[in-house]
Amino acid sequence: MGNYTLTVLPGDGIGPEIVKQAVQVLQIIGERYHHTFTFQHGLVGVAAIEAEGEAISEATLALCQQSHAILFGAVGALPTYYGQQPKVKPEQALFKLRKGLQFFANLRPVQTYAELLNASTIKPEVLDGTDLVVVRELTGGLYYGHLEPPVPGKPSEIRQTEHGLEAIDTLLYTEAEIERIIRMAFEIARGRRKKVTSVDKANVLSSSVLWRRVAERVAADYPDITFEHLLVDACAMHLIRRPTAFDVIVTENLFGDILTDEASMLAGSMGMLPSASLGTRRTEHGQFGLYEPIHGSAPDIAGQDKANPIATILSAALLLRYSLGLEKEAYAIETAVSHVIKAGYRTEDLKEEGKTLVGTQEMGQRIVDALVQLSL
Ligand SMILES: NC(=O)C1=CN([C@@H]2O[C@H](COP(=O)(O)OP(=O)(O)OC[C@H]3O[C@@H](n4cnc5c(N)ncnc54)[C@H](O)[C@@H]3O)[C@@H](O)[C@H]2O)C=CC1
Ligand SMILES: CC(C)CC(=O)C(=O)O
Ligand SMILES: [Mg+2]
Repeated sequence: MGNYTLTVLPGDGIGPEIVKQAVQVLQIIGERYHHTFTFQHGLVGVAAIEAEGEAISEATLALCQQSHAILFGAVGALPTYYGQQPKVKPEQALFKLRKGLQFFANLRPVQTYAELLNASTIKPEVLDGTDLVVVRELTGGLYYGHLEPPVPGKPSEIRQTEHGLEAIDTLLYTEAEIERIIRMAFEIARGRRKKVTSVDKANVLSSSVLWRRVAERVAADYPDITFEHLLVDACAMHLIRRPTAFDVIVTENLFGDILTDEASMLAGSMGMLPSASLGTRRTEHGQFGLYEPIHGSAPDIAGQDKANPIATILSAALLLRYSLGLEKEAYAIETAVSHVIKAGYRTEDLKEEGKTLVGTQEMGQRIVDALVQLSL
């Protein structure tokens, strides 16, 4: 019954293939639930660099600003591109979107499906019942190098010295940046199983010492929530050893990036994990947000109809839930995905004997068909 404008940024590699399937799913949702979705497409990544000279243009950013939410595929070039220290990296599109639109919180839910327990490389009895969310800080830390004058040089660069080349990256977090993400994690935990694990490297990094101090202070405001600290290296191990022990994990940008690629193996594949990036801005329908799978442009399988579109389709479900306030519709997509998995359809990343191997397009179509048959 509503009218919604969505900005669609397919990007590079498998991006266009998986986003096409998610848009198709949204169109069916529109038809079934009588909503009008207006999709406005923009260029990001390599395609934008080639056409417009930058990874995302001001015009595309403006398009995003004017919409209710953004659906993003992936950006990234072939590996050979990066060794050349290119002037413009396709990934800058993400940094501009995340920082420019102040999406400081990246929510990455990780759930196992009973039918996929055997598809993982980890023992089914370890995985069974996993249901956690990583709350990753998204606009600070190493990805946004920072130096105050008079420190010479740039915050992130490779430079020539008299002893040869050297490289620098800088990691800065303010107390306010840490506090808002920790607070968000506690609020999320209140609606879940009431446990927060804060992950840092406080035995080494000053930024982590501050992180831990702020986390302690915020935790005191939430006596109803069980709270613990873990060092990131130990957390990487515990995630595989006892994933069901986690509820909400909150951590800084780089740690969250790495831990969630690891956590994707709990669900069986990178192609299964969606994400929502949120800030404080609201639209008339909900929180303004950016929705994307956690994986990248997967150049190794691009254009071959092999990519799993489920992470992007589940990201579209998060978009409906958080940005448009359409819970019933979000749940319908999640249910349709479950049905298709139960029915035994698998893309190559989850290939298993006795299951039906399908391509990207057929997986998308099966989910659309399941949606049409749902009586919700
Ligand atoms: N949000 C984004 O746009 C991200 C972009 N990247 C960029 O993507 C490019 C490739 O990076 P990689 O390290 O190869 O990471 P990747 O996430 O693109 O791929 C890692 C592995 O997972 C597989 N994979 C990823 N998504 C899949 C899917 N939906 N279905 C089936 N298999 C899937 C790939 O085939 C590959 O073997 C790089 O340029 C990187 O910077 C990486 C991560 C996030
Ligand atoms: C491509 C990177 C900038 C980011 C990344 O790997 C991610 O957000 O998961
Ligand atoms: Mg990543």
